[in-house]
Amino acid sequence: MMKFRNYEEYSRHFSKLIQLEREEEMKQHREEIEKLSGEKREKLGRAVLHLNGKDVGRGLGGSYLVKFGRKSFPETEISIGDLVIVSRGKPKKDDPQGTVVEKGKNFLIVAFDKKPPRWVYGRELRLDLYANDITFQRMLEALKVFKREEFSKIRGVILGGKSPSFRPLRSKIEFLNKDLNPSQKMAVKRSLEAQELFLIHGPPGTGKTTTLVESIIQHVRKGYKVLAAADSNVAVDNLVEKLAGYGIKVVRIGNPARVSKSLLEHTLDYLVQYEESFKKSEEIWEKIDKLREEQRKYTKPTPQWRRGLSDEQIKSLARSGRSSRGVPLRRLQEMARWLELQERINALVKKARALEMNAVSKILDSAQVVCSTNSTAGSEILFGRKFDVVFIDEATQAVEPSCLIPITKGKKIVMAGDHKQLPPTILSEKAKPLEYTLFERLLDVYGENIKELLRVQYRMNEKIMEFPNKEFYGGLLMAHPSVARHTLEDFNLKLSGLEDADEWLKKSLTPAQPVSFIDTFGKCRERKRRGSTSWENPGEARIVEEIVRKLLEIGLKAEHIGVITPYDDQVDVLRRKLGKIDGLEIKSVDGYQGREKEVIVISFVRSNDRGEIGFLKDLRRLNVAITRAKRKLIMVGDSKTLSNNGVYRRLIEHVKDMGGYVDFS
Ligand SMILES: Nc1ncnc2c1ncn2[C@@H]1O[C@H](COP(=O)(O)OP(=O)(O)OP(=O)(O)O)[C@@H](O)[C@H]1O
Repeated sequence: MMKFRNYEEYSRHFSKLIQLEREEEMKQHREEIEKLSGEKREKLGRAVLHLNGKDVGRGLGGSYLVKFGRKSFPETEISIGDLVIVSRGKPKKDDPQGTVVEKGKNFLIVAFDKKPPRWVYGRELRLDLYANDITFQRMLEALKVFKREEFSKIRGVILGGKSPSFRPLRSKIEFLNKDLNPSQKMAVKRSLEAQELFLIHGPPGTGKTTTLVESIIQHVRKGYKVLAAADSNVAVDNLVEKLAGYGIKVVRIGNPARVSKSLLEHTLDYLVQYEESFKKSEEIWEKIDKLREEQRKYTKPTPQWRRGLSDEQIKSLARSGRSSRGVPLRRLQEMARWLELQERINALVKKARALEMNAVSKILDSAQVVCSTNSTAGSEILFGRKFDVVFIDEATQAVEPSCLIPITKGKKIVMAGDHKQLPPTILSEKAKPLEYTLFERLLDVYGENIKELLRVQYRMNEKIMEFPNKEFYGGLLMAHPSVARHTLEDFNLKLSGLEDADEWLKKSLTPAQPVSFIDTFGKCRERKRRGSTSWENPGEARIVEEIVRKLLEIGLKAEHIGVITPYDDQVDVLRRKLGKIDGLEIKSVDGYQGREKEVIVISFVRSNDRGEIGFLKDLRRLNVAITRAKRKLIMVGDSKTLSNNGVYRRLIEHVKDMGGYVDFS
């Protein structure tokens, strides 16, 4: 869906899709729980075994908090906000579900809405990841909030019925980064002129983030409050690092456990410690601890002891020295003391929380830029806060409702992305429309005028850039002179190591040649493992192995080499062969987005008589794969099978014209 008639249509469309996606996520977790052993799932980071459960009281909204811990806690992707299932070894249908509210080195604290069964406070328990619930809830909330009157202007633009407007700048821009190229400068200028919305289209290696950071700084200079967000923590950290490097007052919100170590000093959790009011709140928490300890000496007025007496009755009986309903006076006095202490504790907790909030507000007020993930932009820390401008990096990797979370915090939106690279991963077939990102949709609705294309890339040798440029970017890209001619010749390689190599290997590794295609037609075959939906190609894997070993032998560092293959099963095969090499990265295409390496070796895998190329058909995947290499791109594939697709056919022709085609023999 490209445009929406009204907000009801918009909100219904997206609520339904995210609901479907959430159900699919849960379903896949359930299937994996069925299929894999607990140990295997723990290894994957989606379960933790052998836990002890301990009651740690009541949480927000009266939830029941249980702390699950053990010695030597394994690495896990389970984090705050995730929905988990607790079980006694193997999860069953009606085992309790809760939300992770705290994550420590050796424990997770889970909040349950209903009182969990007694065994949850026992031993040998298991936690399983079920769904990332909090992000889902925040997307729904954003869809609700966006309906408000205050968003009418930007909402009109987002729905597709109101063209974004621009107002010419009166003064010249003093760029902080003197190295910006003309298209980057133009993007910054137009982002400042935009009144509601602007898009920065950054093909691979063109300095999307660099440009976004300059635009943020220019907006800050005008006195605007800025929120800078992205879907992934890595992308947010990247922004924080660059902004802090320019001396901008930036505050990173979000769970410190997910923030890169070197950036901890910019986190809210760190900064808050230096605030007077926070220090005071800490003193109060200590006092509260002492009072709680004292309280333990007295009888807690449980139903069993109070026998229907109200708090007031207990206190008044204790004061007047009378016993009642068979409760001994001493008990009554103890309970009264307990209640008194509880009242003091409650008052102090309130005070401590207010002081904390005060400290948090002070820091957020004084920040020039607040950085968070899209999801965390919906956390209560930012509740009620508005920003003049919201920036979203990697906007083409986030689903629209996820972008909507930060959007509901601002008045104007600047997004950076590249819709010619991979969209966000969607699990549910029915929710696939979520792959159509807000960035791409707005381009389709309003045309090229609402964006600026960054035209100079700082990564690839011009020969590597040539094909994707022609095929995906209308030939508008240029290679910056500092990279246009760089090749492996710039490295001091021991070329004598190539002399005794097979002809195909020698030819494909020629350092002066930036692109090669090794044709495996008739030599290697694709294969499917029993029960798998993925593919592998052992022959191609052997070729890749030979290439990598030779590259290392002639002096290339493992860190400089990246191996990419679209299929997970082939990733597996390659890791078995090459996984022991320290520093060598072997990943699927999806794992390589946003990254680069000196040399990239790709195994395309597909080889059959049916001319079937499966999800290689998604050309965004091809684009990402072939634009990761700086100095050398080596592709391994079956030309016959691949050529069934016009783009692949042209790619192979192109490499032939360049003299990089190699017949494997
Ligand atoms: N104007 C410039 N002059 C010199 N180098 C630049 C310029 N702009 C960007 N670069 C360099 O290009 C590289 C990519 O920049 P950045 O990290 O901003 O890119 P990106 O577009 O976000 O990356 P990707 O496309 O890989 O996601 C960096 O090494 C950066 O220093």
